[in-house]
Amino acid sequence: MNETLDLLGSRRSVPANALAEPGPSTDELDRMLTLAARVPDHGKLAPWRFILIEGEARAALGARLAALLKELDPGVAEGRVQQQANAFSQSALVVAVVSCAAPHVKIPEWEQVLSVGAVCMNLSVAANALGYGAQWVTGWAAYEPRALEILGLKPNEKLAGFIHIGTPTERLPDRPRPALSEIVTRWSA
Ligand SMILES: Cc1cc2nc3c(=O)[nH]c(=O)nc-3n(C[C@H](O)[C@H](O)[C@H](O)COP(=O)(O)O)c2cc1C
Repeated sequence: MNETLDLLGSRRSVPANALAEPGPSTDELDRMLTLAARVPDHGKLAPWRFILIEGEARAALGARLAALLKELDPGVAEGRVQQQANAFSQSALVVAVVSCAAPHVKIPEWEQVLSVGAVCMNLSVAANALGYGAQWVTGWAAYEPRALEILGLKPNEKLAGFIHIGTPTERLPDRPRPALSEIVTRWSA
């Protein structure tokens, strides 16, 4: 139990460009994804799915999105295009977490969205527990319909985030956390 508390109390995101090889083995990845999918899910709808971006697919997706970026904004700086081309190759593995949340007769869509967020966080914690680092990022592509089409999302789906995973080459110092006094109130009648 203390290991869990230690992990929750010390975990920090590692920047995506500091998540080098080696990435998780196939067994480790299966375990991470199994743990990620073990979240509260009102109505047992499983309103989420994963798209793995690994190996050569990382550079290929980066190149497709870099080309799209240039098409959408012909004046974009070349450095920005190059940064996009490298966005996935800089991490050992990227897991796109897809939200399939949709209107439902009983379960509010908002609750399905919350469940997707829990999946992203579980994935990050599981990656850390297995000795890897992780960062949850979105960026412009997460909100650009044509980028989502390239990624393989259906029109009703949304991207909750790209979870970059790998072996940390650097660790950031902790950052200030909100004081409980600022985020906690006690309800009273
Ligand atoms: C939905 C979501 C999207 C995010 N997108 C980005 C992003 O595009 N770029 C980025 O640098 N950080 C992004 N972040 C923030 C990082 O994941 C993370 O909060 C930050 O690096 C510090 O986190 P830590 O407190 O876990 O170390 C996003 C966070 C969330 C929850």
